[in-house]
Amino acid sequence: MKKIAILGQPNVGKSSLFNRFARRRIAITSDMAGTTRDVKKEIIDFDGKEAELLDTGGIDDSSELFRRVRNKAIEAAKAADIILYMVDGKALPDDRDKELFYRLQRLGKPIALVVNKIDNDKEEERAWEFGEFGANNLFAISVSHNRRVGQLIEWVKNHLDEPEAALLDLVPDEADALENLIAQFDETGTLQEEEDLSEIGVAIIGRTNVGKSSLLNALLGEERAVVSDVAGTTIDPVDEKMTLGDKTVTFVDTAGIRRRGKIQGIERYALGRTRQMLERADIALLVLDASAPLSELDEKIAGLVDEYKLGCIIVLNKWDEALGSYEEIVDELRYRFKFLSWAPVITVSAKSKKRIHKINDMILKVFENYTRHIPTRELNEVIKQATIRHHIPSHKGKPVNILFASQYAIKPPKIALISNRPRGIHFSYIRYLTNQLRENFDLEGTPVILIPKRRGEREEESE
Ligand SMILES: Nc1nc2c(ncn2[C@@H]2O[C@H](COP(=O)(O)OP(=O)(O)OP(=O)(O)O)[C@@H](O)[C@H]2O)c(=O)[nH]1
Ligand SMILES: Nc1nc2c(ncn2[C@@H]2O[C@H](COP(=O)(O)OP(=O)(O)OP(=O)(O)O)[C@@H](O)[C@H]2O)c(=O)[nH]1
Repeated sequence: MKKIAILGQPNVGKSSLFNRFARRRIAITSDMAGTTRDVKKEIIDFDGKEAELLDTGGIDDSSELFRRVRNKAIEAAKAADIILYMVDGKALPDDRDKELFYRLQRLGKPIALVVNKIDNDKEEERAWEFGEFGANNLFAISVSHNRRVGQLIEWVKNHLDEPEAALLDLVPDEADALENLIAQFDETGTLQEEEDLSEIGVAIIGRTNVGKSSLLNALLGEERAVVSDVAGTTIDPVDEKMTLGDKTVTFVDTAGIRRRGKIQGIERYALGRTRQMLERADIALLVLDASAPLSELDEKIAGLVDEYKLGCIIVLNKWDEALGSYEEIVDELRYRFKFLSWAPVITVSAKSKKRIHKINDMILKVFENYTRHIPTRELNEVIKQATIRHHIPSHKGKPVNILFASQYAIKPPKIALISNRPRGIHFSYIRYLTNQLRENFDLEGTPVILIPKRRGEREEESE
C-alpha cells in the first residue's frame, strides 16, 4: 500500500489537510513497529483507493528548533512514497523550508510543494513567492476554504496508481543522500552556508586611461607584458587570480583590461563591457583619475556599480599628480556619486605602487561586509529602536507598523521588513532605517537592501 506523508512547520495546516484526506478512514494503527516515536498512520480510502497516511505529529512548542521539523521530514521521507511538503502561504518563504524541500525533491520521490492558506483570488500572488523553491509540483490551496484541494487530490491519486516500488527500504544512494541532508544543517536547523565564500570576484572598472592595467599589475605584484592593441572586438575573458589570506581573488576579464585603448571612443561599448565584468563580480574597484577632472563617463560607470548592487571601493589613482587636495577631490566625488556614499575611497599611485596594499585589506573587509549576515535578534533590536526614535509616518491616515525584520540573503545583505502596509513605508524612511543599520553594523563598502513585505494579516485586507 502506498504511503503519503504531510510535512511542514507548525501551524501551516498539516492536521487540517490530514483530516480532509482522512474523512474516509478505514483503520487507525497507532505505531509503526516502534521505529519512530510519534509517527502515526491511518489507512484511508483515498477516492476509492486505499492508502496509508503518515502523521508525523505536530511540534507543540512553537519555539522548537527547525531541526525537529527536519528530522521528522527525513523520517517521513524514508517511509513515504508520496511527500506533501506544506508551507504557510500567508507567511514569507522561509529559506530553511526552501533548502529542505529542494533536497527532498532530489531524492526522486513524488513530492509536491503545497502552499496553504491561499484563501481567495487576491492572495494568489503570494503563492508566486514560493516559485523560488523550484518545485516541479506546486499547489496553491486553501484547506479551510476548500480551494484547489481537488487538484491536489487528483495529483496524489495519479501517483497512487503507479506501481509500488519493489524495495521498500532505501536504496544505498538514497540513504547516503539522507545522511548528507542531516549533515548539512547545524544545531539551529539552519542550513550551513553552502555558498562558497572563499572566492572573491573583483572587477577593475573605469574609463580609458585612468590606470586600470597599471593597477592590475601593481595588485598582482609583477609587471606583465601589455598586449598591444588588437584589432577587432573579440574578447576572450581571461581571469587572473591572487591569494589574499584564505581567499582567492579573481580579477575578472583581465584580457579586456590589458588590451589597451579598447574602450576608447565608443561609450556604449565601454559600458557594455563593464556590465559583462560586473555580472561576474562581487566587488568593483572603480578607478578614477585624480590628475584629471571627473567626467560624465565616470559617473555613468559608477552608476552601473549601483545598478548591479555590488560591493565597491573607489580607487583614486594617479595621486602623485592629483589636481587638488584630498578634501577638494573627495568632496567633489561624494557630491557627484551620492549613490555610492557607502563606498570607501583609497588614494593610490599605481605607477609607483604606493598604498596598493590598502586595496588588498579593503577588498577583504568589503567582502566580509558584502556577505555579512546580521543576527535576527540584533537586527530587530536596531529596527525597533529606530522606529521608537522616529515613528513611521502614517499612510493615508492609517498607521504603518513594521512587525519584524529578517535578513534573507547576502551578497549584498537583503532584509525584509514585514509590515502591515508595506507600500505605506516611504522611501525616505527606508533610507533612514538603512542609515541606522550602517551605524550599528559594519556595512562599509556594501549596498544594503531593505524591502518592505507583507505578512498577510487579516486587518490589512480592509485597506
Ligand atoms: N486561513 C487559513 N487558515 C488555515 C487554512 N488551513 C488551516 N488553517 C488554520 O491554520 C491553523 C493551523 O492548522 P493546523 O492544521 O493545526 O496546522 P498544523 O500544520 O497541523 O500545525 P501543527 O499541529 O502545529 O504542526 C489553524 O488555525 C487552521 O484553522 C487555510 O487554508 N486558510
Ligand atoms: N602619474 C601617474 N600615471 C599613471 C598612474 N597609473 C597609471 N598611469 C599612467 O596612465 C596611463 C594609462 O594607464 P593604463 O594602466 O594603461 O590605463 P588603463 O585604464 O588600463 O587604460 P585603457 O587600457 O586605455 O583603458 C599610462 O601612461 C600610465 O603610465 C599613476 O599612479 N600615476
